[in-house]
Amino acid sequence: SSEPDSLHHLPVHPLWQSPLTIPGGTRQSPINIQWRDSVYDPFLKPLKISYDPATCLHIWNNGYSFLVEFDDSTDRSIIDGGPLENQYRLKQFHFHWGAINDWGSEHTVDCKFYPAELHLVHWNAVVYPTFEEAVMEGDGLAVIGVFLKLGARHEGLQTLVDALPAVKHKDTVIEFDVFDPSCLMPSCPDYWTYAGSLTTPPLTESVTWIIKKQPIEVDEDQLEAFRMLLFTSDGEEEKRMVDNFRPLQPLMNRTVRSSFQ
Ligand SMILES: NS(O)(O)c1ccc(OCc2cn(-c3ccccc3)nn2)cc1
Ligand SMILES: [Zn+2]
Repeated sequence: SSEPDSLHHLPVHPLWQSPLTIPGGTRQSPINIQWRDSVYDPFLKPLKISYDPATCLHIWNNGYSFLVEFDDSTDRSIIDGGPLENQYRLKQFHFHWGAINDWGSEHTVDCKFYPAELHLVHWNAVVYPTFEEAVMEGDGLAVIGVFLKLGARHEGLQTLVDALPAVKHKDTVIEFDVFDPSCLMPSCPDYWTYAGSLTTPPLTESVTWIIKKQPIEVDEDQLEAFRMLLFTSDGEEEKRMVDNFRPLQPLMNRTVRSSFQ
């Protein structure tokens, strides 16, 4: 088969062992982005990001990732432009990662896994009254995906890493009242975009994906800090929070567009 051997030894976490496919799903995520099959779209605009660090609320371990949540009651932290027809409000960001550095991202590029992937989740508050309603609509959400690769220590990420021991167990939360997620963006503006879905339940086909071409660098200690989190609650038998990524889904009748040539 054309897939590297490692793909056949990928762990499939219990979370995904059940055939969690959406019957009749035609735009599921994540997918492999085959660079040479992506189509440059000159009409794609630059992505505009404006986050207010003061909208940061807390970090919580929800039992399959850790989420940094934002006050999305106003338009203080938004993205606009790119493939989007209007602005979308930042609700939360979270990560997916592996037990080892050979895998962990949800999307792949030319079948290459990164050790982790950041998702910044935004919803279309121009059209829908709540996030929960936007989750059910084809143009309801916009998620920015940023790949993490092993390299230099990421100083902006470190403030987040320092807080992780306080949310080691499922359903723990700590206040986190100033953080600017812009510091997690790579310097290069290039991105791919395609129509997809949530990669965890309810798996709804409501996401305009914006995947940054350039990864950000983090060091081994920072990845290890993710891996010391637990899927399990305090008092339960400990299960390390690792390999919390969904298996690749079929591209079906979709084209991945690029903002760059
Ligand atoms: N990994 S990912 O970026 O694709 C991603 C991003 C956001 C997600 O939200 C799930 C969710 C659904 N709801 C919900 C609550 C009440 C009613 C309806 C929906 N709340 N959170 C899941 C995966
Ligand atoms: Zn995600």
